[in-house]
Order: sequence, then C-alpha cells, then structure tokens
Amino acid sequence: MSNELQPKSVIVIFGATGDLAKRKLFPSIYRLYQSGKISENFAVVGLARRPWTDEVLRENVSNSIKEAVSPKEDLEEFVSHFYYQSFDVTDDSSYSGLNALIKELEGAYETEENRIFYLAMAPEFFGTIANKLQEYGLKDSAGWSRLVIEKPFGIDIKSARKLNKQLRAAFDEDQIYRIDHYLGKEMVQNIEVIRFANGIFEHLWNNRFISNVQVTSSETLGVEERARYYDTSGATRDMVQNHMLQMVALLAMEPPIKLTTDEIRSEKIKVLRALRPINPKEIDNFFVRGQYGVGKIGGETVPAYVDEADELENSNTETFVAGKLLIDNYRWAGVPFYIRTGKRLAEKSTKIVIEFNDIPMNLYYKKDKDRHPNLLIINIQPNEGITLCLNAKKSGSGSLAEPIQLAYNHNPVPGINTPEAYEKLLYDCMIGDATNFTHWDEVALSWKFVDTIINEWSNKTADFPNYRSGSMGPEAADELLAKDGFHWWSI
Ligand SMILES: NC(=O)C1=CN([C@@H]2O[C@H](COP(=O)(O)OP(=O)(O)OC[C@H]3O[C@@H](n4cnc5c(N)ncnc54)[C@H](OP(=O)(O)O)[C@@H]3O)[C@@H](O)[C@H]2O)C=CC1
Ligand SMILES: O=C1O[C@H](COP(=O)(O)O)[C@@H](O)[C@H](O)[C@H]1O
Repeated sequence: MSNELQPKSVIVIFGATGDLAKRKLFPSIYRLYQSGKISENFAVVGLARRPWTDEVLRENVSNSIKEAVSPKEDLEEFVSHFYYQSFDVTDDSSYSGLNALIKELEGAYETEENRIFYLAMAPEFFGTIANKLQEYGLKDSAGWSRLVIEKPFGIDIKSARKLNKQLRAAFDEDQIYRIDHYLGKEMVQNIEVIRFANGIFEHLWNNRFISNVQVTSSETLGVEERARYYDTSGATRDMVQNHMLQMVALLAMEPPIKLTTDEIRSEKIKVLRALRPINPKEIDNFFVRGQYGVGKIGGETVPAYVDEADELENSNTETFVAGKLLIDNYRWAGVPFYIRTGKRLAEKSTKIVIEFNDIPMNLYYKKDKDRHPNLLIINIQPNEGITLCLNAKKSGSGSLAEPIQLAYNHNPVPGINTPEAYEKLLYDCMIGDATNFTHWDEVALSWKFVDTIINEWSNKTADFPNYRSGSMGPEAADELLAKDGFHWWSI
C-alpha cells in the first residue's frame, strides 16, 4: 500500500472512556490498522475525566476489540499506540498539557503534525472544545487539523446554528467532519452508483416512471441504556433529521457533474431545498407518530417504552415516525417519498423500495389484485444488495404471468454494518475526503424541515402507546399510503 493511502496522524478522542469509543471507534481504528490503511505512523490520545493511565486505556481498547472483531497477534503492538490523559474539557489547565503530549507523540510517531480531534462526547461540550482547541493553539500545526463531530448536531435549527457558529469561529467548514454513519454504509454509498452508472435506471428515474419511493429503517431494539438522550430526542430528531433525509437526498439528487465532495454535496443540498415544507395544519395528512407498547420480539415479551426506565413514565416521545415527503422539482413533482423508522419493530432492517408505474392494462394476470408493479429494492442492511422485481411467464400456464425477482448480493455475509461504516468514515476523514460527511447546509435544511413537525407534535399530547412491539408501527402509517393507493412493500 502506498504512503499516500496510509495517512499519518494523531487522533485525539474526547470521551475515550465512553460507549461510542468502546463500541465503534477503537474497533474501527484497529480494522484500519489490520487492513494496512494506517501504518505505524499514528498515535491515539484518549481523554476523559476518570483517572485512567495509558495501561488502563490500552486494556480497555484491547477488550473492546476482542468483543468486536477477531484480533490477531498484532493487537499488543496496536494498543501501544494509545495514550491516556485525564482531562476535563471545561478546565482550561488541561489543554496546555494536551498540546505538549500531542507534540511529543508527533515526534515519536512522525505523524507530520496531522491531527484529528474526535468529539465522542455529549453535544453540549462541542462548542467549548472547539473554542479551546483554537485558544490553546492545538489546531494550528504544520500539518492538517480536522474536527469530527458526532450527532446530534443541535436539537433544532436554532441550537444547530449556534453550535455551527461556535465551531466555525475555530475551524473552517472544510475542517469540520459531521458524522452521519449511514453515509458510511456500503449500500447507502451504492445508491449513487446504482443510479448513475446504469443507463436503464437513470432514464426511468423520474415522475414519469416512478409512482412512489419507500425508505424504511426498522429496529427491534428499544431505547436500551440511552433513555435519557432518546426521550429528549425521539425518532424524528434521532433518525429522520439525519439518516432518513440523507437517504432521500441520495435517491432524489441530480447526477453530479464530477465526483467531488462539493459537487455531490451541492446536489444533495438542492434536494433538501426542494422538500415541500409541511403545513402544520395538514400535518396528519403527511406525518404519523407512534410509541411502542408491550409486545413480543423474537418470542420474548418486551415492555412498553414508558416502562423501560423510570424517567420515561408518562413520556409523550415518539419512537416511530412515518412520513410522506414531496420534492417540488421538475424530476419529482407528484411522486411521494414515504419514510418510516421506529424502534421495537418486527425486524432490524433498512431498505429502499422504488415502485415503478404499473402497466396500463392487465392481460397476463387473471385477477388485477395479483398484478405486481416492477420494484427496485435496495437492501441496505442486514442483507446488502439489490433486487429487481419483474413479471415473467408462469411455467406451464398458457401466457399467465407471475412475479419473479432478480437478486444481487453485494455482501454474502448479512449483518448490521455500523462498525464498517465508522471505519470507512474515519479513514475518509484521515485522507481529507468529506463527501460522506454532512455539509452545514444539509444539516440546516434538514432541521428546518423537521422542526415544523416536532413543534406541531410537541403542542399536542398523543394517544400513546399506539403500536405493539414486534409490529411494523401504528395503523395510521399504513393508512398514509393507502390514501394514495399504495402500501408498504415488505419484500
Ligand atoms: N454510543 C453510541 O452508539 C452513539 C453515540 N453517539 C454520540 O456520541 C457522543 C458520545 O456518546 P457516548 O459515547 O454514548 O456517551 P458516553 O456517556 O458513554 O460517554 C461520554 C464520555 O464523555 C466523557 N466526559 C463527560 N464529561 C466530561 C468532561 N467534562 N470532560 C471530559 N470528558 C468528559 C465521559 O468520561 P468521564 O466520565 O470519564 O469523564 C465519557 O468518556 C454523543 O454525542 C452521542 O450522541 C452517536 C451515535 C451513536
Ligand atoms: O444514529 C442512530 O442510529 C442507530 C441505528 O443505526 P444502525 O446502523 O444500527 O442502523 C439507532 O439505533 C440510534 O437510535 C440512532 O441514534
């Protein structure tokens, strides 16, 4: 592997004793090391308040890797690149010591003064940290400095603007890497290729041939240990503002004129700009919310949302959202993009269905109800691949037809590809490729769109719970499509 592809850097992780670092970041860095994408020229500085030592951090890193991947004999050598500093981000005196440690490691590991500051901490600290990194000269090195920001990026447009202003006072837009881990998923990245590298699809990819698009991201898990965060967020902030709208933008965008970060992001921005704002008076015609009650998942009885933790009692937070989006541009006028996401649903799966217009008359099916429009299904997870649903002659039945599927498996091993997504995004950040990170304009437009919905819902108490755990959400989500003559496809 050439040096160009083996970026050198010191990676500083704020919040190194936390859950994200343990479950996602350490295993991702190890996988990059194992695959040769990073060489020996790297060091990781872990920061958090608890009084760990280098050895304690290294032991924790080792354990987290053993839990996530099958380590090889290089694990000990790998963890020797990790250093720990007990650090309170609100305490000014911590930052000078950090500067000294980084400089020492840059000398020892010859990292050319390239620095990544990964903020794996609660969002209320993001602004302070960015500010201190500037004030104490940590971001000003002879190499490059990049800031990776975890979600949530604010809780509404106002707070997101404030945060962005704080970040931009210290870092340039091209130094800020806002993570949306769905953009690191293999099949989410594949949307663009499937669309623009195939003549047959691109000709049909518009309102003349597509009747509707459905994006579903369903989870079987409940809120787990994240009740405090989740209850102030809800499914709209947690999944729609970011992952769901990003997938819609990729499905609807125009072909970029070049495969550059700016061109691709600017096409996505145009889609988000064209989203028709929801009129609060008509919200029920466009958006549906839900909260799970008791039910069964995988044969096990699971509690209702409000019984998952003490602080959730009487909660009015939505754990499910379904919506109909309209994109007011030449290509998509009149085509509904339906989205649906929720916790404690029947299956863990993310899938996109593109439904094409049906044929004008039925000659090949005895009953109209057996007809099947052509569908293109993009399976994001746990299976990765695409399925094209066509109609073909039914064997031995005169000229009658039956639905058939052409299926392509992109990855023969099904699984939830979140660790791989983090690995890809971390590497992209190291090589300075921000294409699969969200630009501020995308974040702002997405917040503007969802804010109307969140505000409207926060004014009215919902009749929760309204769906059973283990189902696919409230009936109103089915009615949303039925009103337009469609239904959710579950292929
Ligand atoms: N966990 C996940 O799967 C995901 C997390 N995220 C986001 O990632 C970020 C981190 O989440 P997560 O790891 O779950 O959170 P945790 O609560 O597990 O970790 C928080 C970290 O911050 C440290 N910390 C808290 N206060 C301070 C302080 N004043 N100074 C220095 N360190 C401090 C804690 O360590 P200590 O107590 O030792 O100081 C700990 O290391 C959040 O923004 C979250 O929304 C996003 C997607 C998924
Ligand atoms: O960002 C988030 O995503 C996860 C779902 O991610 P996936 O990669 O497992 O599909 C979700 O569980 C979480 O609530 C949300 O914060």
